[in-house]
This record gives sequence, C-alpha cells and structure tokens, in this order.
Amino acid sequence: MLVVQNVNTYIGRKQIITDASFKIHPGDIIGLIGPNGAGKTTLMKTILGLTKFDGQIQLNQVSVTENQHAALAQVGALIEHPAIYPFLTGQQNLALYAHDSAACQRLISELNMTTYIHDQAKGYSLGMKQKLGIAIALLNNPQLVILDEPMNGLDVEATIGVRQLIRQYAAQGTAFLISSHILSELQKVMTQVILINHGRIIVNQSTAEFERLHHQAYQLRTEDSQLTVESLAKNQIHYVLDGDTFQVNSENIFEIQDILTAQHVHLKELAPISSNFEQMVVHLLNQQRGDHHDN
Ligand SMILES: Nc1ncnc2c1ncn2[C@@H]1O[C@H](COP(=O)(O)OP(=O)(O)OP(=O)(O)O)[C@@H](O)[C@H]1O
Repeated sequence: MLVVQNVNTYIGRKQIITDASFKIHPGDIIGLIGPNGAGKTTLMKTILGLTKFDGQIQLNQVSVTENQHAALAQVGALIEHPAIYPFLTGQQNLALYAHDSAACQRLISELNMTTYIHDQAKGYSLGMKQKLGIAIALLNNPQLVILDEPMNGLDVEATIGVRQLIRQYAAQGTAFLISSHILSELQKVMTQVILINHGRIIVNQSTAEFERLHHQAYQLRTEDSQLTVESLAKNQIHYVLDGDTFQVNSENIFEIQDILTAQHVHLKELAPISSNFEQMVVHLLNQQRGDHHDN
C-alpha cells in the first residue's frame, strides 16, 4: 500500500532522514520509535509531502512528492498540534472534513466527546483537542492513518478508547503509523516496529521478531547448579545466580547448552525472562553508540 524507498529528507541544507526504506501493508500497526530528535516527525511529514526529499514515496502506486498530494486523499494524519479552528465547535471542525455525518457521530460517541462537541474548540483542554485531532484523522475510512504522539494529554479512559479504535480500524484494513515515547502503550497495539536513530532506520521488524531477536535475558535451571557454575565460569560466560536459577544473556544460550551437554548436565528449564521492550530499545541504542552500559 505505502512504499517508502531510499528517501532522504532535507530541512534547509540539513539532511534529517537518510536512506529510509520500508513498506506499510493494510492492517499493519507500525510503531515508530526513537530518541528525541531522531527524525520521527520529519519522516511522517515527508510521507505527507510536507518536506523536501529525494527517493520514492508511493501510495497505491501513486507517487507523493512535495507538490503532488493527490494520493494522500486516503490518508488521515495528526502531526504535532491538531489543526483545529478555535472559534468553531468540535462538531463544526469535524463537519469541515466529514463525508458521512453518521460515521462522524459514531466517532464522537466512540471517543466520548458528546458532552462538549458543541462547545467552541478554544475552550478545550489539551486532551479534548487531542481527541478531536484523532477523530479528524480517522474520518472518511482512511487507508492509512499517521499519528504523531496520539496519546499526548489523554486520560486513562481516553487512552483505552483510542487503543480500541486503532485495533478496530486496523482489523478492517486501515494501516497505522504511530509514534510515541510511551513504549508500553505502543507495545499494546503495534504489530511492527520501526526504530529510528539519527535519521536512519536501524530496526524494521514485526514485534514478535523484534522480541525474539533482541531478547536479552534468559533464565535457566539445571539438575546440578554447582557443576553449572564451574562450567560457565571456566568458559567465561557471564551469569547471575539467584537460588538455583541462572540469568544469562540470550547471545550465550546455544553455547551454554553445548557446554552443559558436554558436562552431561541436564537442563530443567530454559526460558526468556518476560520482555521489557523499553530495555531492549535502550540496549539497541547503546549498542549503536558503542556503549554497553544499559540503565
Ligand atoms: N524546521 C526545522 N528546522 C531545522 N531543523 C529541524 C526542523 N524540524 C526538525 N529539525 C531537526 O530535525 C531533527 C529531527 O527532528 P524531528 O522533530 O523529526 O525528531 P523527532 O524524532 O520527532 O523528535 P521528538 O521525539 O523530540 O519529537 C532534529 O535534529 C531537529 O532539530
């Protein structure tokens, strides 16, 4: 559906995105993550034809450029601050974009906005504006929805509501590209993760693949802890021992199994320690910096 190929984005003379390539398919929920200033918003703006870039961006085989936006009719977006007219009511703001008023009413009630939708938007709180911005992005059954920090300012109930809406739309084929610093929140919905650092995509994987490949820690128990301690130490394999449970790094688990087999020590348990997505991301970014001290 969306193909981004060898894209370089420039702001002024500064290159912000370098050689970005990825695809988005119907129903994908892509979590776009990365440190402050990594280029997430710029990448989103580039897809929306709002920046200078070279390379190819195509939506359903139709090119998007800085001056060619026809393909974007099927794209809903919320980038930075929602584009809301303050002297119009929420309802009037939505009506500016809505093709189908019944679908618009459904969104208002799904996002719990009925009590204030007829008030002027200038009196809305941050979260109320955010919900209105999300509603605008979801109007008219878009094929692709781009959301920059959508959970900004949302309370718990609104966060759950937006999460459910994202899942519901994705199940019907809408694709999402969502940036957020709240990784635990993104983790609940995303099916694919794109990690960007210094304007370069360093990871583009399904969340299942990401967790499998970047899982750092495993726990293992054997039938002979003492012999296991001696064998691991002799082979200079780092471990932490708690009772009879060893915590080891994922990159060592095949070697450990070979060592234990050679010593005729049987495994009682070998299992990944429940994944902490945040730690995995920090570890990857630290690896990029050539620094291995995770916090
Ligand atoms: N209008 C601009 N003029 C100059 N530099 C810019 C402009 N907009 C963005 N940049 C630079 O581009 C880089 C990427 O910024 P961007 O806003 O895309 O990052 P981000 O990943 O969205 O960050 P954050 O998580 O803080 O929102 C930063 O170094 C930023 O300083």
